[in-house]
Amino acid sequence: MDEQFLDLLAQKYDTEEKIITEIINLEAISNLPKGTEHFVSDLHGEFQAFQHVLRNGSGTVKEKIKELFREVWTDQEINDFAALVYYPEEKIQLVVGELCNKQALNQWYRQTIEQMLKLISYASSKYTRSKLRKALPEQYVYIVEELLYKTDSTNNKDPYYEEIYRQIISLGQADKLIIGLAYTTQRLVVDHLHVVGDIYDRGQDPDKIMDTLINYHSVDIQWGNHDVLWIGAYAGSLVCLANIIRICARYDNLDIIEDVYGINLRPLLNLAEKYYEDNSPFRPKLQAGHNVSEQEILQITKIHQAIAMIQFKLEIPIIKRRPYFNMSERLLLEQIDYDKNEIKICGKTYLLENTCFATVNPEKPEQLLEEERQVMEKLLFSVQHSEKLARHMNFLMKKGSLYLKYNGNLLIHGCIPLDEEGNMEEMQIEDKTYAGRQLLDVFEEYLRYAYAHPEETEDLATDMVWYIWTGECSSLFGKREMTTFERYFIQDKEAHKERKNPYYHLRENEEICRKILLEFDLNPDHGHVINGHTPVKESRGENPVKANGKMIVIDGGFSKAYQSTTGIAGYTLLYNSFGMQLVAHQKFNSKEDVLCNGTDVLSVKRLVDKELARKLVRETNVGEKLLQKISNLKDLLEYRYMK
Ligand SMILES: O=P(O)(O)OC[C@H]1O[C@](O)(COP(=O)(O)O)[C@@H](O)[C@@H]1O
Ligand SMILES: [Mn+2]
Repeated sequence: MDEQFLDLLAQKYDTEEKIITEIINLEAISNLPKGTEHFVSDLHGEFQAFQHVLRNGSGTVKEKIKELFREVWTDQEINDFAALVYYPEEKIQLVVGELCNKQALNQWYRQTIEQMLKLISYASSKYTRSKLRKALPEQYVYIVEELLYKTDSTNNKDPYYEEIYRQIISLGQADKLIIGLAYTTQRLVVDHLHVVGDIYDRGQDPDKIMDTLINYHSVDIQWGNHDVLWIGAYAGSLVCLANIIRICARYDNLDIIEDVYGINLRPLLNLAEKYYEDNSPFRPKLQAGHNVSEQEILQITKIHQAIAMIQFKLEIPIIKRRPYFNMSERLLLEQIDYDKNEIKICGKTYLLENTCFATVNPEKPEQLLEEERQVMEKLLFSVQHSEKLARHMNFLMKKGSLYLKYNGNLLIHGCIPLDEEGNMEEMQIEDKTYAGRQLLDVFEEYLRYAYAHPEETEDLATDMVWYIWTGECSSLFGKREMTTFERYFIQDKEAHKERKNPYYHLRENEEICRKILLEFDLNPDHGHVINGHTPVKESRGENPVKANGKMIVIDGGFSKAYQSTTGIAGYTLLYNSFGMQLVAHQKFNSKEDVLCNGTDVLSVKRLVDKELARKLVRETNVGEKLLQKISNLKDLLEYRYMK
């Protein structure tokens, strides 16, 4: 072992006792049961539903309450207590409103604090005291620990404990303490959260999801194609930028751009007013309960067309300067017969309807009008100077990656591109060919480069971010083409089809999944591929667990727009020391419903994989690091004290 390294280590562990204490501590921790991992995906801006799943730990909170109080509580009492743990501020308000006298309220405080402590003690039984301490409400650590660890069998200290309770209540601290303890419980039931992609687009509040994740105790993100689109916009890709605005317009979410991220849409609106009229395929999909005036709808419809046309123009030069993107079939504006209003795609001619080509020069369809160019320039400037967007994108970069190997599993939003034979699909980039893991690593390198160089807007790295959104070999898109243009302008549904990568039928096959795990140096006997991206159509009999349990698809189905296809509100996954459980969620109505009616429809759990022996920390990624640290400390001990 490097002596310099050991000398550095010795600065922190400067006595024999300190080294030995730490070794004992780490050895003990690594023999505890592994913490619970929670997997969610495809949140698509649905903050309310996401936060519910997060706060109830995909049903874990209620499960613990039941295990503890089932014998003594009614279902109603269990539901009420669960609601208090999920939404403590609001639930306390309701209780205070209901209990009309002070004595009854104080009694409720007294018993609730005690019950919360019982729950915390139970939920933290597999953690060290130090870990629990870190999860406790900071200002109350001392008194909470006193109450948690009372070991006085002689009852000598009963009056002392009673006094603590009395003081908390009489000093007006009960609300704050209960709220803090509720959050402690939420935190204890899930040790680590994985977000398997697609935080952004379609729903109204991706920013609130980002803020929640930023404040979450332990999280990683596998980027989804929609997240990459936002990263691309911030990194200087004009075509990604046009896309995010187009999608926001389509889903009546321009507030996110304007109000949340502070990006001025005025120049775009002026352009839109000048060149566009009402046009049915561009009317926004209205969010339930969102009141929008006819005039606003018209404005959005115009903006939607303006930005869609800019997007189609911007795609052309990229496709031309990157022949290996293999997208020449997507030079759509060049394939239009502007006199006949027809387009030829893959040899087939289609009639175009609802066209809005006022800004297109048929001779040079890629050419932006000067006004369009200026609008995009201004938009990019605002995007790159939005402080809030910078904070959110930085977090996505810091915690995110294209794929993740974690505790033996492979987490990936979209797919591993395959050919029909099940080989890793090859892609040529400049003069090199890549496939499988190498291809994904190269994609990520380009993406990180583009992010680090926001001033470069037409280099390969920036173009590559757009490719990851929509290219045929992208591991996040997983389809041959994105038929956005066709869905706006062609009636024939045949033209709307997006052919999926063979991965999506081959992933039913166990051998293929084993091969993928091997490609990533994972043990195929123990590992799983954990996938998001494609809604599982349970109502049509599709099973989210595939390939003899090697493949688990957990598209969260949070996106309201897609719930009619899936039949349920999607899946999440839990992986604790006993094994993996898939949780199927019922549609989430509202927080108010949970609070007032206790309608927290119990999620149905399905065992995916059962550990033969309870899995310990030492067998996890975190454990690996602990064992390494133990080994370093043992070296230090020998070097300093046993020579
Ligand atoms: O339903 P919308 O908003 O038109 O979006 C459809 C587009 O979204 C995609 O499905 C990609 O989004 P997802 O990652 O959520 O599937 C494209 O394949 C498709 O063209
Ligand atoms: Mn996706």
